[in-house]
Amino acid sequence: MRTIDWVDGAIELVDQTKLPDELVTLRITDVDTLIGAIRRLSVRGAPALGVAGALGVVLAAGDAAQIARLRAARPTAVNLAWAVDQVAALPPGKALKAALRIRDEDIAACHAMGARGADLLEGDRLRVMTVCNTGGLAAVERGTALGVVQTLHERGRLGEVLALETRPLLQGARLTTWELARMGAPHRLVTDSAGPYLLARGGIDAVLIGADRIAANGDVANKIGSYALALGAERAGVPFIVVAPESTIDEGTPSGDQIAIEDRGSEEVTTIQGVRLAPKGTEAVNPAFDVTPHDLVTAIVTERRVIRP
Ligand SMILES: CSC[C@@H](O)[C@@H](O)C(=O)COP(=O)(O)O
Repeated sequence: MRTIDWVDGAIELVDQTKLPDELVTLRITDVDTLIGAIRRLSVRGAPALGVAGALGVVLAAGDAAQIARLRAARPTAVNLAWAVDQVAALPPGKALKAALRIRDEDIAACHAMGARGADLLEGDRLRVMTVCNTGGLAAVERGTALGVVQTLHERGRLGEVLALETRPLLQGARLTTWELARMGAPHRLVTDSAGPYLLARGGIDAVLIGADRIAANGDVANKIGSYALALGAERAGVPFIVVAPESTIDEGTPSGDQIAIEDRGSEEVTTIQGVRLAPKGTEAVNPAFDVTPHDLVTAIVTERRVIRP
């Protein structure tokens, strides 16, 4: 299954807001509809946002205002701006070919990261912890950190995945569990706040996460909760491994301090799927991502190399 693709002159993508209950495909033919889908997280995850941006430039057909709005639809994952810039730099007649190349390179990169990440880990019956969703739903066919999990599972080396639920939008509870069940990979769901404690209790071999932007010094912006896991992993002596394509490395951003962190507003925190939890009028702080300093990162695995920041 492809999460996002170009089919008969339009973008087709899995509407991730409907999972795990319904597998619905959206067909998108204009940039404003695509921006709406990106903002409400129908399509999400850094590599998938890159492909959405690349294909969106094709829909924009050279309209600079549309391209600028698409590029800014979400600020943290550099893949979106990177892919928009790559395709927008070309004449419109060459855009589709370039966008499809970005799609195909993502598929190949995820296979390569999966193999390299699995090779890096030692032992069998591995128990790994992860946050958010970094599977095929966050890319095109196969994911980044969850691509490593998939490779471990295919090689018969996976013991169990502990998936953090990932408040407020529950990408772990809704999407990662769905993907792991489809793979037939053993897994259990964990509340976000239990992550560091479970690391301290022992028996977990690695934390595997994706990334939305990696600064030049190796600081990693990823889903909120990643930093807490990194601190817990450091204290427990568990390897903290980031799996991301080269396109997520942003050499133009010197350190994590310069990464724009999206705040998604109060309502996502005060309500869950339309049901209000907090008293009316409660304000929330809702950073969608955090920054893990490079000294807490054991290794960054890309399709080309293993970086030890
Ligand atoms: C392979 S995906 C890496 C990251 O994009 C992922 O971990 C993440 O934080 C996604 O956040 P989201 O807000 O769901 O787009």
